[in-house]
Amino acid sequence: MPNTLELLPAVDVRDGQAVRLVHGESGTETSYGSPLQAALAWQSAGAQWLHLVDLDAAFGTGDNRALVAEITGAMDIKVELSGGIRDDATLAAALATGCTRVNLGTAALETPEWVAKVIAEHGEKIAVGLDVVGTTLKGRGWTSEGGDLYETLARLDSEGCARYVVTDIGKDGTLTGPNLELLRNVCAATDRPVVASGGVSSLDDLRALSGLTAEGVEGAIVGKALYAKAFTLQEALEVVSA
Ligand SMILES: O=C(O)c1ccccc1NCC(=O)[C@H](O)[C@H](O)COP(=O)(O)O
Repeated sequence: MPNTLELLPAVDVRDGQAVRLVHGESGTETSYGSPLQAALAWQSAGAQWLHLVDLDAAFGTGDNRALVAEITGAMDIKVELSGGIRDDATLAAALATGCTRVNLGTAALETPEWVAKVIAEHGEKIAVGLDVVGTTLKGRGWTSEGGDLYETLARLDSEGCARYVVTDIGKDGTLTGPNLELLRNVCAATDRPVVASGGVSSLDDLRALSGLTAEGVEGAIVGKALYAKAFTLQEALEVVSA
């Protein structure tokens, strides 16, 4: 596992626009313009990864698949695709973009047999998003209940899941810092790498997450802090490589 924290700037797409939500709630959007321009800006600033979310597909309010494919195709960097990937057709469309990996959420809770099958077929190309309130998982754009975090983690581990993207929904889009305790607990419960998501607000938060790489935190998704200009991506990259 690398010692340097990977940074994944986020581009969340709703109705063709780059947006940020608060607690992942539909209707709380702040718009930041063209998602392609945002993705290109993170790439130019030195990002090695892009975390690209189709929020309409996640919420079931349509999709931005053509735009997501266009953005992914325009990137020279690694892309993690998330949002609404729940069956063979949506997985095939996501993988056909040339993305590095996909992040499955709801499907891991509602169609576990299908997820076990695609983990076996695609290995490292599949991550599972564990989106929680307390230790209760949420699916369908974070609106439906999906069982216990640690039971699901044990099941996915036994099925060979390669990595997890862990989000404390209460922190997401709030600029209140990541839930370090949750991340430590998840790392203690699995030997798979963990990507931390939600709440990063400062360079000190990134220093704190860097301090968890030995425990298993491989990367951090950063959204609102970059759009709100709490720090630049270059500053963030310097901090994690120090
Ligand atoms: O990733 C999803 O599928 C998703 C579904 C529904 C609502 C939100 C979703 N993702 C949001 C993100 O991945 C955020 O970009 C990320 O947690 C960054 O959060 P923050 O740094 O707090 O803005």
